[in-house]
Amino acid sequence: MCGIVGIVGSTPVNQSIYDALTVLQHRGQDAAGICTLESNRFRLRKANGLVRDVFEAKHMQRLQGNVGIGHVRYPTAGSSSVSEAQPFYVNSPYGISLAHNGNLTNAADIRETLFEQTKRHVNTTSDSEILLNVLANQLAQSQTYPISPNDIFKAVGDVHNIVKGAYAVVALVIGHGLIAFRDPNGIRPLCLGKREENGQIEYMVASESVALDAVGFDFMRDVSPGEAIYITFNGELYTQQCALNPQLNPCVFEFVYFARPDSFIDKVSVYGARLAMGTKLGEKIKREWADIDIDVVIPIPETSCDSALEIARTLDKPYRQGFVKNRYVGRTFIMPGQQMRRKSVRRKLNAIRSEFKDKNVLLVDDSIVRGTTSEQIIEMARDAGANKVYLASAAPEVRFPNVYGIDMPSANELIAHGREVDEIGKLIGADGLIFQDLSDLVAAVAEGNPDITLFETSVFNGSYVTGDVNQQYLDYLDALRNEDSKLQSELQQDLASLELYNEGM
Ligand SMILES: O=P(O)(O)OC[C@H]1O[C@H](OP(=O)(O)OP(=O)(O)O)[C@H](O)[C@@H]1O
Ligand SMILES: NC(=O)CC[C@H](N)C(=O)O
Ligand SMILES: [Mg+2]
Repeated sequence: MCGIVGIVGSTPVNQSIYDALTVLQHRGQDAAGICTLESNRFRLRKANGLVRDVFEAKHMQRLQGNVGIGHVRYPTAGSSSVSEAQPFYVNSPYGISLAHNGNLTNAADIRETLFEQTKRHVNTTSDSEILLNVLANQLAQSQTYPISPNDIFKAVGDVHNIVKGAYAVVALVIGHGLIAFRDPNGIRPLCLGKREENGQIEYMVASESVALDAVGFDFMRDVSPGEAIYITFNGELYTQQCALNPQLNPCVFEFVYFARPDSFIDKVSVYGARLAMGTKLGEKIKREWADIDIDVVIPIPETSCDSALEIARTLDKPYRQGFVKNRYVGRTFIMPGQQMRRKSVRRKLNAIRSEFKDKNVLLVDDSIVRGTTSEQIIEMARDAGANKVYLASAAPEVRFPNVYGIDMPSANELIAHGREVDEIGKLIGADGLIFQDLSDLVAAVAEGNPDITLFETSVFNGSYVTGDVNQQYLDYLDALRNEDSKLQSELQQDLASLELYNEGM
């Protein structure tokens, strides 16, 4: 999913950006980067790995400056090579550094026109580097220096007209300020906060409100779909709607899985949404499984815990933490490669036998995507002596690829693709399987903010809000990014050792 952060401060921002990235780590575990600006020079450190491993004391010391941006990466385009870690940098015009959460759906077309029309070369296979070059090219159209807030907003409006897909973006423009914007559908989250430091107002933008909490910024508001925020390095804040037909369609999967429960996205408490998902699924279980005898409700940690608690309450059954999570293993779903994901489930979760022995257990997960987790967990529950093993998913069947920043490019890799519930249940070895209805999932999230009338729900119903995704594009994406293709291209990347990036230290 990727997490982004940007701060315009009046004191050094390196530590605040680092701390913010650590609380956004759940959005991307593959690479991390920070770019600060000191005396008109960018300082950049990015590498593969977790935040705590990427930034050593020597890097932090060199990341000087009172403004900066940061990124944690979960690759959904290009490769996972270090050369595609973010922020990206381009030297003209002015010197721009950019970090992006989301995925462009017309990156390949733009790559061609960028070269033909502007002679801009994009050196990696990352869609984010393309986005940076589109922004740079539009900023270069302005004839005045320094460019005005209106010029900045005009450039962002042009970007909206050129790129398609999902994008929440932060960028630093030397000599000017920090720009942040969200795509016209608001698919990926972005919020704005401020704090007062020595009598001066400092601003921060971040993927999730939890990042503001962690470094002492007060939440101001969500960035609107299509809107751009421009904060000059003197601390002046300008905002403007830059899209012609903005319409909020936040990704519903953020609420199911990606975001942290203590975040608010588009005024919805992620925790509250997960509780409501549990209540609604609990009611469905009561309706449809009246004759099934359940002794205990057990979550599959960690994301499903909040929903499972509500399911147990609705069913009036005990809730037990029957699986212990190894806190040193990260999220398995966002690991690159199926082999690594498979191996990690058993390293991550272990059963407490007494909670399973001779019991009919209802396991709860937030979602079943490739089925990697559920298949192994059901086996573990049986090994631990369970009598019957039922499984409930707080999200509906994931049947369609995601093109907006979740790495599910291939329908064939999704366990529910082309399968009915019974068949999926058999494949993962469950005695019974039940999914949330899509209408209930949407209602559960919308309870938190009834003003949201539309959600991006393509993985459940195949309806893509940007209107440009057809079967031809999905076939192209599948061929490009299915497991086999990714393995091949990663191998080639290794051989080429394409480590051309401006580390600056
Ligand atoms: O069907 P799958 O392909 O296995 O994907 C779904 C699983 O992956 C995620 O867990 P993950 O381990 O990533 O993170 P968590 O600890 O936040 O639950 C999610 O919560 C499900 O458990
Ligand atoms: N998950 C994301 O937001 C990824 C951002 C970008 N598409 C990349 O692959 O680096
Ligand atoms: Mg999980």
